[in-house]
Amino acid sequence: MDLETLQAAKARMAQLTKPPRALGVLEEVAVRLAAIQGRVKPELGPGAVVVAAADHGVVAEGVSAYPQEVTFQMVLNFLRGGAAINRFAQAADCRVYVLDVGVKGELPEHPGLLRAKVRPGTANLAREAAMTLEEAERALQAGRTAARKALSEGATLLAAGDMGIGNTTAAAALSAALLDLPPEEVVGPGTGLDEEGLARKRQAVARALARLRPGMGPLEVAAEVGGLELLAIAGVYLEGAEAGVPLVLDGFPVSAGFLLAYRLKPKVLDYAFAGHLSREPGHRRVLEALGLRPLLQLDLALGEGTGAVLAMPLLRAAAAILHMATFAEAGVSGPVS
Ligand SMILES: Cc1cc2ncn([C@H]3O[C@H](COP(=O)(O)O)[C@@H](O)[C@H]3O)c2cc1C
Ligand SMILES: O=C(O)c1cccnc1
Repeated sequence: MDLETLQAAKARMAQLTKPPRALGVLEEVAVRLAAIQGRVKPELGPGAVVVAAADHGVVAEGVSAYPQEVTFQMVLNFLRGGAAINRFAQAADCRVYVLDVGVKGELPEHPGLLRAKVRPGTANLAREAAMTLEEAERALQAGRTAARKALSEGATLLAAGDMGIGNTTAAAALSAALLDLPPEEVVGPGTGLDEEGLARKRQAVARALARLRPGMGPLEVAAEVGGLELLAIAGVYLEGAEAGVPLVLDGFPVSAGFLLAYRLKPKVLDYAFAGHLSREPGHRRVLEALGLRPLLQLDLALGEGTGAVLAMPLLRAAAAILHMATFAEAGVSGPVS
């Protein structure tokens, strides 16, 4: 973040051939992109999304509308290009990296698969620690390594995606713990739970929260509640911020992972843009706590990075605003008085 460039970009914005603030929120996005890149005329090329995948022991509590094996099956679907994230990424000049940090089952060798399985799924967070602190650190490192690869292969903006049946329960526990909120405020239907399922999910989160002790650090909290992919997501964003690229957030699990990154290193927030607002109720709480305004609100509730990738063309358009002509350059008259 370069504050001098921020001021210079704001000054240029005031000279561009449009009434003041006519491009609304995109104007703020544009000047922030300028500050991140340290140039008054920012430019964004290809994007990357690291879709981190892992399983969750908490599915034993009946907290998802889908069976655990969908995680494994969806990873295969990502590798074959058949998932929503693949189609959206193609439309948005974005490359998809699939990262296995904890999927149950042996995934086949595939050039598109980054293999970094820490363990085959977490323990059941409602009953015991989801993982050890050392496993949490390894999952976070795996996210960092994946981000480094994406950046070395040309990514100019970076998003994370999530795949893991049961992960809206882990995301709820993590965000409730980090924001000091009761389970009711962050637990939602996820893939489509009914009322009874929601009660079980709230109970599972409450039991995890009851094990937390005052004074635990963010990484210890994350090891307690999981999940492995949420830690990897935190790693993706930490690495991206260190590389100085704009970061795009997705829905609830990804934003919970980002919240962890923020607690570990508040500077990541300077680089962050909220791609969208998910239908999952906890997502709003996380974005509000971070002070991020979502660019899109499309009633998505999928994850995988879909909402982040959909916002990438919007970020490129925002960067392009600062390449517009000024009133002086274009010979256009300014306001009457
Ligand atoms: C076919 C399918 C594709 C998905 N892609 C992402 N998710 C999303 O749904 C899951 C979280 O919801 P819950 O906590 O209710 O299990 C995660 O895997 C998330 O990535 C999917 C879910 C399904 C069923
Ligand atoms: O907000 C999300 O990204 C989300 C919502 C439901 C299920 N999976 C992800």
